[in-house]
Amino acid sequence: MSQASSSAFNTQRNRYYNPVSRIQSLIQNLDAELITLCKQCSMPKNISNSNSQYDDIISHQAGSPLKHTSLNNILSQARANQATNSSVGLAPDAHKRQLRNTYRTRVIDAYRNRRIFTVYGNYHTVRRALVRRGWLEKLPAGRHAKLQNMSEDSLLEHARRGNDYEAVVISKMINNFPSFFIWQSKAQRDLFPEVKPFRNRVRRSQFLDFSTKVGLVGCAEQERWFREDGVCGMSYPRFYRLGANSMEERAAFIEDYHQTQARCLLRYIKEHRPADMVDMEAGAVLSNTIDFALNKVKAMIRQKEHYSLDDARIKLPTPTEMIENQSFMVQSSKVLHHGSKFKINEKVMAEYSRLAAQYLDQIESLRLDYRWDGCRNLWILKPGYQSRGIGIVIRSSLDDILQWTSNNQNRKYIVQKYIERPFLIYRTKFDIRQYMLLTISDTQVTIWTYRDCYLRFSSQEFTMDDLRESIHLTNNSVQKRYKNKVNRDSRLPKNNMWSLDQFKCHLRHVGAPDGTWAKIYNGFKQNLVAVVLASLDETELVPNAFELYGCDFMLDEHFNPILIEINSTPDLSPSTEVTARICPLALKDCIRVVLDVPRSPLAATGLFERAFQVNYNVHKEMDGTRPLELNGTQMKLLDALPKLRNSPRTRLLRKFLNNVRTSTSSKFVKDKNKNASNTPAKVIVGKVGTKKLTQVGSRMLSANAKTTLNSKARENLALQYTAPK
Ligand SMILES: Nc1ncnc2c1ncn2[C@@H]1O[C@H](COP(=O)(O)OP(=O)(O)OP(=O)(O)O)[C@@H](O)[C@H]1O
Repeated sequence: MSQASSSAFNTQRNRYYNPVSRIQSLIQNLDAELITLCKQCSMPKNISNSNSQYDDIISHQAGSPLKHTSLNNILSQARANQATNSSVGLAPDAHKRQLRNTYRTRVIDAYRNRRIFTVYGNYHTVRRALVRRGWLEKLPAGRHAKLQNMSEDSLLEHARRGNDYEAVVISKMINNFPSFFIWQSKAQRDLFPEVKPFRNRVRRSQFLDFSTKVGLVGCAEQERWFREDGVCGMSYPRFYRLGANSMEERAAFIEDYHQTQARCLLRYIKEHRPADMVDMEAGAVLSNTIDFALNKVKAMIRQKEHYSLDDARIKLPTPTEMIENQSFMVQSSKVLHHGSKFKINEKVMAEYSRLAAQYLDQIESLRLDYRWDGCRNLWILKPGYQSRGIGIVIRSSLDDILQWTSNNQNRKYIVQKYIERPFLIYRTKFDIRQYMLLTISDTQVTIWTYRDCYLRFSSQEFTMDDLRESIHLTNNSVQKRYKNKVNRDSRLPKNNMWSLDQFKCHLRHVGAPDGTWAKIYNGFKQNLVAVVLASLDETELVPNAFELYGCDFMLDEHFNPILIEINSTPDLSPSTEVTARICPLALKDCIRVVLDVPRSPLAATGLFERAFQVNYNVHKEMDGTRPLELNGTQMKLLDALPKLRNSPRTRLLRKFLNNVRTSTSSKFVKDKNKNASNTPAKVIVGKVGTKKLTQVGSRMLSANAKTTLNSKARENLALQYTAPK
């Protein structure tokens, strides 16, 4: 420890210790009792190796007449006494006194060595790991509640090595000391921040809190500034915060929905034989529907190839475009949903098939996530701050999606593209639970990934004709409510989980190329590194804070990982034999990383490996010098609405703009928020030091911007978009 930090530490210790006269008197009593004890026993005196820094503090604070070395001797004698002397044969009072002294000695020792912990919840693995390292537990109020009401005397009467009475009596003695390791829930208040305990919570602003869906969206918007091939990069299904009531985001989603429909039609044409799609006599759909889809995709390719910041603007469609879109939606839905035929001959259709394949290949090489789409234009709607599959639905109609999100404004829905073409195992959908650990030291943030993981299967076979959660949501909290379908492939596990070894076996079985797992795992790491880096600007870098996350990935048909979500309180219960093995191991390894590595950098870390390390002290070193500043003006997100005259045509246009909502059934639905489209895009002004360009909603600020968002402004923006759980 550097001199500066050690003196800071002492000051903190003194600040905590001085006002607590109760502790001082406790120590004075203890000293006196120990002297008597020492006189009584004729044990040889050992030199203790306990931390002299804490001894200094205690002997100094307590005003002890003893030199701290002699106090050490007494403590070590008492410890030896405890090990060798049996209390059998002592009178009950003497036995109690001896026990009390022994426990007090342990308590003081634990305090000196910063080895007092509190674990909220049933994390017994964590408890055991700490006790094994010589830590003493300060019990939370509700634990062994009945025993906690007993007096110290009666507890001492029943206390035996390792029983609950002993745990409670020690906890009572320790009650006035702070905990130096706290395992708590996310919502709980952070206790004892002044002693910088190891705490299993890393706090960040809700805009970038990747353990919520809205926060993950925020990180996905930021990650492009950190992207580096082979090191850091997110791959996720595209999304929109429809619950945020933002006109821009809503308009962007509608445009994406239309584009996706165009690609759906091309994919449909590509995947069907020309002869099966045409009927010159009774065909209900004209060729101009295909032309429209081809043109739309062509425009997308052009835009992707020559992307400029101007393309970040959301351009509202003109009335003609709206009507064309509307008519395309109706016609293409006939083909995609009802199998209607085109009124063209087979030869022309074959040419259309060729073009469709060519355009699709081109756009998919530019946007990899388009490969996960199918022909259904399906979207998954998730409440922004909920978990365990609550409130999740899958929808394909634009009307339904917009209706659902506006009917559930309070749940802040995000809409995400549904992965229609995932990698399946025996025709069944699955996802992969991967652990990530984040640790923060005085200077560094380290991202650790776990080399083991497990798979979670759906209880039913995958089909796109039925959108129920039992088929499409693979998380355990949903699947445990369903029985496995009887006609499922018998090679699937009954408990719907596979270990990593079983999955590796399967990869060999299906002939996946060598190194496929290594590639997948690397992809996991890159995703997680990107998410953490994207959130770092808004993360509270509190030394000794750490957090264990459960991260869910799916795979596409080419074994590319797709990040679905990150849980800050992953389920670590041994629900199946797979989790019964991996969860306690991951917890044990987590404690190794958190407690052992700071003491010895070469300590074993189990299956956790360093994926990335950031030296955040670099910013501190810049103290005194002027921080890098970036100035600019914000780019307009939404082009100003055209001034409209009050003709029938403009009334129609106004209606369109107010409702920016189109329908596959050419019916317009009234927008509750009628005036929203007339509200100009908000310009948020602020300064930022050492910050990258930021984004507003899903739109970028231009590079020549004069002003960028500071964290306060960003926070406000997040609040505007979202609300706490
Ligand atoms: N974009 C998507 N495409 C396909 N499937 C998805 C998509 N998003 C989520 N899923 C499926 O839905 C399940 C639940 O999604 P998600 O994990 O986001 O919800 P959750 O409510 O946070 O669940 P939990 O808290 O239990 O992890 C996932 O395990 C996955 O199987």
